[in-house]
Amino acid sequence: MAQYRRAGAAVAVIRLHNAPVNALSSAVVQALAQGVKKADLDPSVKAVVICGANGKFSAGADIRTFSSLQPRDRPALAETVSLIERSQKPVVAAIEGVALGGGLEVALGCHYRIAHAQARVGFPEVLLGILPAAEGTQRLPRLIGIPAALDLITTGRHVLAAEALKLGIIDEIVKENTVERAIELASKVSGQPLGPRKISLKPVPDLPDMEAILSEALVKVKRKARGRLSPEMCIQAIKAAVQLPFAEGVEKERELFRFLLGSGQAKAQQYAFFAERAVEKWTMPSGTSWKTASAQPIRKAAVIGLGTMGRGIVTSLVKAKMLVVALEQDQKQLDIGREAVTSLLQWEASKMQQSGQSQDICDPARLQFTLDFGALRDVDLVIEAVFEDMALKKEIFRKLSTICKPEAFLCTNTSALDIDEIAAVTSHPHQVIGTHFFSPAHVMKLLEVIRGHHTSPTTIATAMSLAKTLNKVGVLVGNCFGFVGNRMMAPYVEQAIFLLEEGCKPEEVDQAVEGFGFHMGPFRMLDLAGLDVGWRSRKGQGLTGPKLAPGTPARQRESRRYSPLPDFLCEQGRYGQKAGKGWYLYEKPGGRTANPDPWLYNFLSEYRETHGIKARFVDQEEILERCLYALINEGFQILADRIASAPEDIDVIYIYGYGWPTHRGGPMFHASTVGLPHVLSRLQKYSEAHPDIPKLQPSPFLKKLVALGSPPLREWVSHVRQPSSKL
Ligand SMILES: CC(C)(COP(=O)(O)OP(=O)(O)OC[C@H]1O[C@@H](n2cnc3c(N)ncnc32)[C@H](O)[C@@H]1OP(=O)(O)O)[C@@H](O)C(=O)NCCC(=O)NCCSC(=O)C[C@@H](O)CCCCCCCCCCCCC(=O)O
Repeated sequence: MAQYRRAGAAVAVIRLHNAPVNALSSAVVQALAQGVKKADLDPSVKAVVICGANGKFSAGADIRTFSSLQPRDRPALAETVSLIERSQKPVVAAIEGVALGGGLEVALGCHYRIAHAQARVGFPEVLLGILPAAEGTQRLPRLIGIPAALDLITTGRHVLAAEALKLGIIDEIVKENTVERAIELASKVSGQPLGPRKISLKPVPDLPDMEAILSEALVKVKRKARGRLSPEMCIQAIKAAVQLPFAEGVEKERELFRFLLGSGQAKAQQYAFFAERAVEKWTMPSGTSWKTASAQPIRKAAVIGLGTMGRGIVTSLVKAKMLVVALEQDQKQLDIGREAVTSLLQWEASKMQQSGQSQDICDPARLQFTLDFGALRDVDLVIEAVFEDMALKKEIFRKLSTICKPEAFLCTNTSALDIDEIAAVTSHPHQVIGTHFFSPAHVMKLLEVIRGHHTSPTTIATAMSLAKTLNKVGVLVGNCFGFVGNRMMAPYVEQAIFLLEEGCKPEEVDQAVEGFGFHMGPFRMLDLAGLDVGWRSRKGQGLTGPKLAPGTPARQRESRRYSPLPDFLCEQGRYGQKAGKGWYLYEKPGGRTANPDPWLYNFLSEYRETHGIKARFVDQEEILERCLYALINEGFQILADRIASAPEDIDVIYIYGYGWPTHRGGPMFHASTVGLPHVLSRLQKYSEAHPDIPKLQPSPFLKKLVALGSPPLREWVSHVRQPSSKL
């Protein structure tokens, strides 16, 4: 838990030990405190070094223990941090790997801090719905000043050693032998006065406009937080550091921590933290899993198509230091693509420079632009990113099948199309897989990885490992129209549009959803994505356009309710932001500010009149429940269909791909929080009111879970019916 040893005659080294990240469990904290006391009591020890095993200082308090945390007067971790600071002998932190959260708090209790050049420090508590609660909110502002402390504590970002040195968090950077250098320093400073090194005794550096800085920070985090409480509470704790003596500030920090811990948001955010890690451990319905499949190394990759998506994918691959071949169909598109990728890479390099990271990502030798499919002969993996046209994709995969080396993995970037149909035209269908990137692909963290019927475990492992290499979260899902994300999005958007028919305005629907915490309501999202995307898909499905059977009623498809509203908008060229008008009006084509549009109000009134719909007032609760519960309902069906192997998969997809607010934990976690019987009864109510909307009819799996007494979320999949062995 914490190893105590002597280094030389006069230095004691305490090494935190709790694989894999030296999380500060009760036992570790206790052992650390014992070590510090032992060193203090031993007259032959003149100085102490604290470090961590496995090249990591510590990732902070053990998050898994939070749920069982009992309210107590003083957290043992905080007590230990002040014990370290009070020590009569100099204590030096030797930071390797990470010192995060409670790990950094331990380091701030030390009198000196030395870090390896690759080490990262930070206070990510805000991302877990809490705040640094072992006196970190009181020490960091005293050490680095209010503006920098506000930035670090409210964003949770990790900073590299170089930036930490500039900020004054650490005293020295070393390139190797961090612990050895810390021992040297400890020996050197032993006997020197410790008072000036105790952060709790320092005043917070004063600034003439302190009040304004704090209030501006509050306004900023409130605007961004969309209902998340922790950023605001972090500011309150930092404000206490400014206004109160250290001990009282600590009291305030503790009070805010307890409030957050009991708020429910912390539970949701901590669930999301572990869900993100759980999805890496993928399983197929056959039982094959990450444990037995091994990924193949990808040295050189190719991207076909340099539209918005392809450019982002190329940028991601280059950033991950791969050799990349970028292919387009004609010189003009290639030149446009090259220019766009170059400017994206320059932007990425400047961002990295600002954060003190090396920026050798733009090395042109690693990136080749070509019109020649022959250049793909030796690549290990291809990502096709042309537009959503099955015939075109099949043509490309046929070609790839003959050109690429037999062991190459062939990925299609599609948001809905059938992976098996694409794989069927190749000679190695087991090496074909779907990789659904989200736009902008070099920014968005999600990669939906879609296994086809023949996709091999090695191919899956390779695609999942690619996601990790690209610093993305890969989630393995099954093959069906829209996979997980877009399949659940469809009933959500459908409800939003039905609500317009019934009497809502787009901004009313968006407000309800944004009030829940989404980045964007459905109509602003549709305008951003482009209404023509869905229109093309509906035409393809024969729901509108030339393939629609003559005489089909305007608001009905096969006895189901259908809204032609978005089709009518597209017919008018209202494609959304890019056209300057869609569900909203924009200042110009490509404009970003969504303004309510009187034209649309008229259009909706006329539409309702034509179809004999009497507009009614719909309250925010109904808007929210119909949109969200329709989406969640589909999630239950997706679990039952084994398209997603666990609720965590769905939640991670929604958090990272669709802007579901993290403090609500994802749609399935949300359902478990509000209670499955509640979700079921609301769906029952709405489906009785709208019997022609099948997506409001409760999923049989949801009904089954309720009948079973609503087991906890982690048990849901054990109740999914196993496929018949005859299948
Ligand atoms: C560290 C990372 C950057 C590493 O990333 P990497 O990609 O290399 O690896 P993984 O992310 O896959 O992680 C590997 C493995 O480790 C698990 N894990 C990681 N961090 C923690 C953690 N802090 N606690 C528990 N488990 C952790 C992870 O789940 C993986 O497990 P698996 O089974 O899937 O293999 C990255 O992991 C990362 O970013 N980690 C989180 C860092 C973080 O957020 N730290 C802040 C933690 S909160 C905190 O420190 C609060 C403090 O301010 C103190 C609060 C005081 C009150 C606390 C009371 C808590 C009770 C503790 C007992 C002490 C007694 C007392 O004080 O009363």
